[in-house]
Amino acid sequence: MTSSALAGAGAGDGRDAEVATSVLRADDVAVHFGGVKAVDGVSIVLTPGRLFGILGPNGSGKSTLLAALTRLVPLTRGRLEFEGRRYDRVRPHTIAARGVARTFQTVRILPGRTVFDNVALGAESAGSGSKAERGRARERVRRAIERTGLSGKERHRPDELSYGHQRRVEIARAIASEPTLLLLDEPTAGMNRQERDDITGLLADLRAEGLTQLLIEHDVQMMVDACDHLFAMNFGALIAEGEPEAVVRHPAVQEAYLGTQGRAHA
Ligand SMILES: Nc1ncnc2c1ncn2[C@@H]1O[C@H](COP(=O)(O)OP(=O)(O)OP(=O)(O)O)[C@@H](O)[C@H]1O
Repeated sequence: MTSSALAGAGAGDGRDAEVATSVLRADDVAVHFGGVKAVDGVSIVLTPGRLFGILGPNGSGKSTLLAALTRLVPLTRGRLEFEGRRYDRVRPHTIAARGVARTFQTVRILPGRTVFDNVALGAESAGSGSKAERGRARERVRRAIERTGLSGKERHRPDELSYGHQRRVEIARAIASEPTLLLLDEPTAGMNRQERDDITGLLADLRAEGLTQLLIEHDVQMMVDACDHLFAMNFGALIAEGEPEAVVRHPAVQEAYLGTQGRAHA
């Protein structure tokens, strides 16, 4: 499906101008695993300073799209650009070094290392080895720890933390690299209401500071409240995009959530 066939509340007028100032642009991206078309012909444009969301039922291809955007899975076809530079052939660490940070659906932190050390892994990837750089990196780590509500837990190890706090360590590590684009795969999964509100508040603060974000979450109301622009996926394809309220009312999105689910999409 082409973007012109989508809900398109935010994809019509001014699209050319949006493309010219895009942080990230993905064109006709496909990721097939054998016969499974996990992502199949997705085109998206992320413009600066906005909070974008991806909605879709289980298995619709959201995480695979994030993996494609961070070069963790090879593209079956398609083209990727970050800040105007093509990157669909570069290695994951190269695109991370250029300013794309992410968190994963399942917590990926080093069990034997402290909170501070885990967060520092993000800051180190942004800095060189000089003494001044190391000092600045430590400052970024301290700031990321403070912003994610982990102050006082710097010397704790992950197994001494609640699941919600382990997820915060991941977010802290991602923002410690001071990225241009932050990709978050279900950052509030497993959190209680208060913890979720804390995280969505943090994402809103980061947005206010101009950080471009792409968020996956299943809570539709939370996505409508948090995001400037939603992409809806089903069976590996984009089925709607645009202003959040319009996207969730779109018939194809309603059908994806309320209609037949769990069909094979090989
Ligand atoms: N490495 C893989 N090998 C084979 N199939 C895969 C692989 N990764 C994902 N898939 C399949 O691709 C499809 C899309 O999966 P993906 O995890 O991207 O969906 P999702 O929308 O993120 O789902 P969820 O909301 O449950 O996390 C699913 O059918 C999944 O089983």
